[in-house]
Amino acid sequence: MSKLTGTIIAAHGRHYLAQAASSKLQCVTRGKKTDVAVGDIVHLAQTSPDQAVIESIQERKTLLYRSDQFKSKLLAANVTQLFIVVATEPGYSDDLVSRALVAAEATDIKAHIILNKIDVTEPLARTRQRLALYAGIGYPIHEVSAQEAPEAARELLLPLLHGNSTILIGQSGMGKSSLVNLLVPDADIAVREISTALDTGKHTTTFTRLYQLDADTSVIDSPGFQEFGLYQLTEGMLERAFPEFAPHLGKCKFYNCHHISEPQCAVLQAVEAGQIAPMRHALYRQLLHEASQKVY
Ligand SMILES: Nc1nc2c(ncn2[C@@H]2O[C@H](COP(=O)(O)OP(=O)(O)OP(=O)(O)O)[C@@H](O)[C@H]2O)c(=O)[nH]1
Ligand SMILES: [Zn+2]
Repeated sequence: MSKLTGTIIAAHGRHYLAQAASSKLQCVTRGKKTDVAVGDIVHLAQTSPDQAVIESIQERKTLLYRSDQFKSKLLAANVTQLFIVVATEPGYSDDLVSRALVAAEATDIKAHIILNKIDVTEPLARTRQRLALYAGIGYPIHEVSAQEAPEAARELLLPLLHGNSTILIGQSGMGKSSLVNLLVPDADIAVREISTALDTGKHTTTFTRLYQLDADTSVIDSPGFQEFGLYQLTEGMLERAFPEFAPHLGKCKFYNCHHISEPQCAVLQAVEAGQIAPMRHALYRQLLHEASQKVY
């Protein structure tokens, strides 16, 4: 049995696909372990020309995950930045965008918002206005039209990808697949290869996959998400995951203030004064509630 090092490029249930040098290997874990994520660097024992067993996972630089009350789900390992794809239409959910931003902050990775479909002009002004909230907090917003101006989109986004491992997330219909196809040469061929190897049939968009663009650049496409639980975050992580809270932290009357209903809370005062968006504070409150519901 030969030993190899590879990168997990797709995960489907307990089946994984690793890229090791130029070959793609179907992998399983030992026992019932399921803690492998796309983006993991793994040490493999090859058992046949196209199969291997995952022996160990190399220490991760980052691990992005979401969770509900009962369990957590690994999204991707070793990512350095998150692209959140939104569009002029259909409308996007601020709740999901903010949850993704919170996850990025908690993982200590950069987050960018990509506004796609700017060719749809009717809702454009309104969408920009909604996104101004995030620009105000400091998140970069990049405007593209994957369909009408693909070259411009590539010119804008490719330099941002360079040297990073970027995960793209977005609700269904935002144009994430269109963007991946622009940014990743032969993405569709890669997806077909991966789904054949993993035997996922037609469910090509139900699993997360990684495309290696060059030695130090990769793009991870994750299926459209409708929920983004963050039950795993602790109170301390949560208050720091809202960058706009930062100037106010440590200024509350009570040093252990939860910023929920305490008197002379600097965060609540900032909400009152219009310095923190009520929607963001409401999400903070909701996430704090979720954190307290965790049962694992
Ligand atoms: N007008 C316009 N339409 C676009 C643009 N980009 C994508 N679309 C359209 O938006 C729809 C959704 O695009 P996809 O790329 O499939 O979106 P997705 O976010 O991957 O959606 P799922 O596959 O459902 O996860 C398609 O009908 C695309 O043709 C754009 O820049 N402008
Ligand atoms: Zn407070």
